[in-house]
Formats: sequence, structure tokens, C-alpha cells
Amino acid sequence: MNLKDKVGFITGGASGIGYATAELLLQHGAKVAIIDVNSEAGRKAVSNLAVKYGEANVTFVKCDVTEDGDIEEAFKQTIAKFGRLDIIMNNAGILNESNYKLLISVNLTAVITGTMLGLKYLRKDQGGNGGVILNMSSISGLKPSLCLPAYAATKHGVVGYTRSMANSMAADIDVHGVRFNCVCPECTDTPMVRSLESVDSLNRRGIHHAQALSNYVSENVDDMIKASYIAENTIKLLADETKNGAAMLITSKGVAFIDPPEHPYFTDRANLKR
Ligand SMILES: NC(=O)C1=CN([C@@H]2O[C@H](COP(=O)(O)OP(=O)(O)OC[C@H]3O[C@@H](n4cnc5c(N)ncnc54)[C@H](O)[C@@H]3O)[C@@H](O)[C@H]2O)C=CC1
Ligand SMILES: CCCCC/C=C\C=C\C(=O)C/C=C\C/C=C\CCCC(=O)O
Repeated sequence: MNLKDKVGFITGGASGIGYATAELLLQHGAKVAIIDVNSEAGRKAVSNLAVKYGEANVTFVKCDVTEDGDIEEAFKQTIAKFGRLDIIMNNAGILNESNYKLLISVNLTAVITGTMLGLKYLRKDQGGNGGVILNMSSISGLKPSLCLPAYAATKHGVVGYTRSMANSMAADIDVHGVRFNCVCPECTDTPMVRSLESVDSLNRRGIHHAQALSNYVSENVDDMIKASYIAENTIKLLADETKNGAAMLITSKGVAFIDPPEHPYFTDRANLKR
């Protein structure tokens, strides 16, 4: 996919990985809607980006991704502003083991809702141009995380959902033109991680092994990979039209595509005639 003049929709785009990806899309000539619950950060993000890339190319829509109506309205406002939609990045996320129902709602349910609601605007057979849905998982979506079991459950859910949607819709891709991929970064230096330096914050959020994790974050955060590195690899995945159903692990050593295990039952079912 040539990113020039394409339109991206990024939830959690006011900060961290979402913001870095928004900026890189703008550098490639795309237009971007930053979708976020934090109005102050969202407006600030857009005013910074507008100075560099032009007011016509970036917009902010306040949206709580746990509210279906907010997500629908954000899609409508994005298309009203830019006239099309090509890229959906369901990226908003939180870390809160205490409030695991909210955690599931933001990190997993909203990814499914953003995919289902957004799909109808992307589908070539429903008036869209085709495109790509990129869901934000984590290395915690591929391996156990002893400090963050509920968080890991949401991120495993994102991988399972994204691969399943890709497989389920792959047979008709010529009709709808939509690809589904997810990214699984290792720990990245963002405000989310910086907020974990304090053991009080970790305890409030019910994160396991709080003291050990706080020590680890404080000692290592400066050396963690940067959000711009996640954005560079995310953009490569977005643009690569050969990739559908990919789970891309991003670490300081580079990227790796993690394949699901093969099983004849599922392989045969994927080939079933409908
Ligand atoms: N930083 C890291 O080490 C890693 C982060 N991730 C994932 O990347 C994504 C982005 O995380 P970061 O950039 O690190 O965090 P961040 O805290 O810097 O950015 C998250 C953004 O999501 C927004 N947000 C939170 N709840 C929302 C809601 N209900 N509705 C709309 N927006 C909401 C926040 O306001 C914030 O702007 C998350 O899904 C996170 O789980 C994945 C792997 C590693
Ligand atoms: C080891 C540092 C953990 C810091 C956790 C903060 C944010 C994590 C965000 C993620 O998406 C996960 C990324 C990397 C951590 C992966 C596993 C946690 C390792 C410790 C554990 O097993 O819980």
C-alpha cells in the first residue's frame, strides 16, 4: 500500500506508540485522525503535528473506546473530515490488573468493536477502498507475563481475534479488500511504562511483584526500545500487502513473524467450500 494520501484512524493516538505511528504516517504523506479519551493530550498532539505537517492533514476526535457510540461517531467524523478511510489502528490500551473488567473492555472488547464497526467503512463491496486493520497486542500476547496476567489475557485475545478474522475473511479478500494484522512489541519507553516506575502506582493497579517490577522499570526504562522504532516497523507491516493474519513480534533484535501451530482440522476447515 502506498501511504501517500491514505487516511489513518489511530485510537490512543495522543501518546506513546499511537502518537509515534501518527507522526510517521504523516511523514509518508498520509492523513491521520487521532482518536483518544484524553482531550488535553489529543489537542496538544494535533496542534504539534499540524505545525509540522499541516492543519488539513491531522485531526483529533475525543472518544472513549469503551463506548460503542463514541467509536462509531469517531469513524463518521474522520470520514467527514478526510473523505475516506484506509487504515484502522486499534491501539488504545491500559495496564490495570485491579480493574480487570475495564482492562478487558479497553484492551480487547474495544479492539473487536473497532474492527467490526470500522470494517464496513473499509470494505470495497460496501463503498470503501479496502485497507488494513492493525490491532495492538504485545509480547505479552505471545508468552506468559507473571506480573500482568489479566493484561496478558487481553493481548493473547487480540492475537487470537486478529488471526481468526484474517483467516475467516481471507477467501473473499478480492471482494472486500481488507487485511487484518497485529503487532506484539516488547517493553517500550512510553508514558505507560514510565508510570510504572513508582511502586505505589503499581500497587494501585494491582500489578503483581510490584517492587521487583518497579525496580526493573526504573533501572531499564532509558534503554528500552523507543516508540519511534515500533512505529517504523508498524508502518512497514501496514504497507505490506502480502501480510494478512500476521502477528509481528518487535524486539530490540528486530522483527519476527510468529506463526500459529498447524493442525489438519483447522487447515482443512480453512479450505472448506461455503
Ligand atoms: N509501552 C509498551 O511497553 C507496550 C505497549 N503496548 C501496547 O501499545 C498500546 C499503546 O501503549 P503506549 O503507547 O505504551 O501507552 P500510552 O499510555 O503512552 O498511550 C495509550 C493511549 O491510549 C489512550 N487511552 C486509554 N484508554 C482509552 C480509552 N478508553 N479510549 C480512548 N483512548 C484511551 C490514552 O489516553 C493514551 O493516549 C497499548 O495497547 C499497549 O498495551 C504493547 C506492547 C508494549
Ligand atoms: C519487564 C518489564 C515489564 C514492564 C511492564 C510494562 C509494560 C508492559 C507492556 C507490555 O505490553 C508488555 C511488554 C513487555 C513486558 C513483557 C512481559 C513482562 C515481563 C515480566 C513478567 O513476566 O510479568
